[in-house]
Amino acid sequence: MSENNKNHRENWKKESNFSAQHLLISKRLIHDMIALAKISPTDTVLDIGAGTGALTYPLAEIAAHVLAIETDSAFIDRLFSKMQDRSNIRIKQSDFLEVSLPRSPFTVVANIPYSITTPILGKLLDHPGVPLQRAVLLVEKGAAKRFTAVPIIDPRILSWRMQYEIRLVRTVSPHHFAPPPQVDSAILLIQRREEPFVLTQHQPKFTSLAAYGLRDPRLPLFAALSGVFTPPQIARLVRMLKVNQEYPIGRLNEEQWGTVFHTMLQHVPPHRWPQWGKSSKGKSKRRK
Ligand SMILES: C[S@@+](CC[C@H](N)C(=O)[O-])C[C@H]1O[C@@H](n2cnc3c(N)ncnc32)[C@H](O)[C@@H]1O
Repeated sequence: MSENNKNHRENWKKESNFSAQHLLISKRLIHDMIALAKISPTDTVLDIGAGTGALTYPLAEIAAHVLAIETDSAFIDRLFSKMQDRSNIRIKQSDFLEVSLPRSPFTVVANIPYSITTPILGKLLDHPGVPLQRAVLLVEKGAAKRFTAVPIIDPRILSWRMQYEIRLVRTVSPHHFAPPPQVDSAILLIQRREEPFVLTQHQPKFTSLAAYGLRDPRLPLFAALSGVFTPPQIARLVRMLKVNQEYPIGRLNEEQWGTVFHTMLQHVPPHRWPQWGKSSKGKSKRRK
């Protein structure tokens, strides 16, 4: 056991009362998740909610470093006892939402606690400066459908999908876990786009535009964007998007949103851009 791990073990003796500890018992599923993650021997991998290490130990056989994060003291003890001389595993007893993420590129492979799925994704995906390369996650099937839905009507999920491709790989039935959960699960694959639709440094501006534009996803484009673009600009924009002015803004895909955003950056003066915090209420500065 490394000194670092010993210290963590001693420093974190608080008990947790997290429920929903549905442990993975399917070797096939573990194998498939790790294969999807395309881990190379130089990679750092995070296992969020490591439990008793169903993913942690197989990951450590391939990756350079594995950081296993777990809140439950009993599981922490079992993780340490199974660790033996594996020096490339670091076990951390902590709430994942409180840990500092690696500053260099990393991958996540995890059967996460479903009760905090959106906060976990938010921590990984809200700030594209976080160097997440790929994540293979077991999530509740309903959540997987929400993150991959078409059309995209949730501005936060749209912002994630401008940077990351998010795919529901397949449904996973409850019998892959002990105890079995009451819901179906799904493998969610999150892959950083080689060419994101929005550059990292522009992401906050895009998030404001998305929140403003999607304040009512049923609005036709001309109405949804009338506070940002002039009527002639909207006429040109819809030609570029290959839709008409009546097209509901909530039906635009990621690429079309990229076009809307870059048109705004190029042709609309900054004081007309929707501003974070005002956008969702439709309070962005409007043209007179
Ligand atoms: C669905 S179980 C998965 C366990 C293990 N990875 C497996 O597949 O067998 C989720 C795990 O997350 C842990 N957990 C719950 N909330 C957590 C949090 N905020 N941060 C880190 N781990 C958490 C639970 O104690 C539980 O062990």
